[in-house]
Amino acid sequence: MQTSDTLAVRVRGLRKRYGSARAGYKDAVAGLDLDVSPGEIVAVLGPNGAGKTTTVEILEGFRDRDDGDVRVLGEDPRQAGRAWRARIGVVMQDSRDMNELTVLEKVRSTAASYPDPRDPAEVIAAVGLAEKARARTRGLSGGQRRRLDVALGIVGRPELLFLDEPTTGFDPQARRSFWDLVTSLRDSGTTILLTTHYLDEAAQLADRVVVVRDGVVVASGTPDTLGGPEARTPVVAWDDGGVRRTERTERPTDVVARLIAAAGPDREVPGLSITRPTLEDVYLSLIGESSTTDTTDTTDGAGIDDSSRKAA
Ligand SMILES: Nc1ncnc2c1ncn2[C@@H]1O[C@H](COP(=O)(O)OP(=O)(O)OP(=O)(O)O)[C@@H](O)[C@H]1O
Repeated sequence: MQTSDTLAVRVRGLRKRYGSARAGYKDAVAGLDLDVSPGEIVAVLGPNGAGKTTTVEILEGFRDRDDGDVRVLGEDPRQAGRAWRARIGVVMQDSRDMNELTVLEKVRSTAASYPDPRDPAEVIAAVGLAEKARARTRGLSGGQRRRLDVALGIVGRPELLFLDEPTTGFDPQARRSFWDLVTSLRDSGTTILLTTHYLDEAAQLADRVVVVRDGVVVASGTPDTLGGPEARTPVVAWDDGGVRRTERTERPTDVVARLIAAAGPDREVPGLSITRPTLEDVYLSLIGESSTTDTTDTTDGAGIDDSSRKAA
């Protein structure tokens, strides 16, 4: 078993409440547990207001907590000093101040505050900003600012990198090259904790996905297994005299054979489809939203096992 000394992040019973007696209180984080192993990429998913950013900011040492035990690289962020901060990299949701400095100047000046920084020009190239190296930061587009944020987050050669919705505003090509960058950081040993609203990003990058809802973790697993096997059971759907029928089954071929046998002389089953729930389907069911394959049992007996929707 990994302990707080060997885990990159270990969180137990984290709580954070906002508000006042007058305005009322809001439990943004309500007893959250989280482990991140060294070298792992963990993606934290959850709807708006689930408590992701609050949690990440507490781990980064930028926000105080009300309760719970937090260890990041073996230290409590509340008390950790400069040496600890040099070991972590942070890409926050909001871009840092952009001004008269050029991209290269900004990355260089940030690099100068770390003991063993990466080469600023290489980092700028890695985030796809080489052509903008001599441009003033205030003139960058939204997506370019985000890339600069990432450059500033990794130039210190962090052991642990926090990425809070890093690709918001990226075009599809920039997102793909960012994924390559994150993968290469992981390959060089960097541990990464990422929040994202993009399910494809989580599926592409994460070794493990953690779903947060109402300030607690409701599910955790690899992108392929999140929600448990039942949540991934294929769904056969067809039209039956104007009614949409569905059946969740590990043997979709058998169901289709039965439907064909029962079909009329032309052996055609109207509207037949077989789908295996995706990460997005499972995620939506975990947070209480419906999706196209999150179907209700409309058959008479064979029945969909609905327990997967309560897999949290
Ligand atoms: N500084 C603050 N003061 C008061 N309430 C806050 C503050 N920051 C966050 N909250 C509230 O705490 C809850 C959790 O917010 P948080 O930003 O952590 O969620 P999130 O999961 O990161 O959401 P998003 O996906 O929208 O970024 C929300 O209800 C939010 O309104």
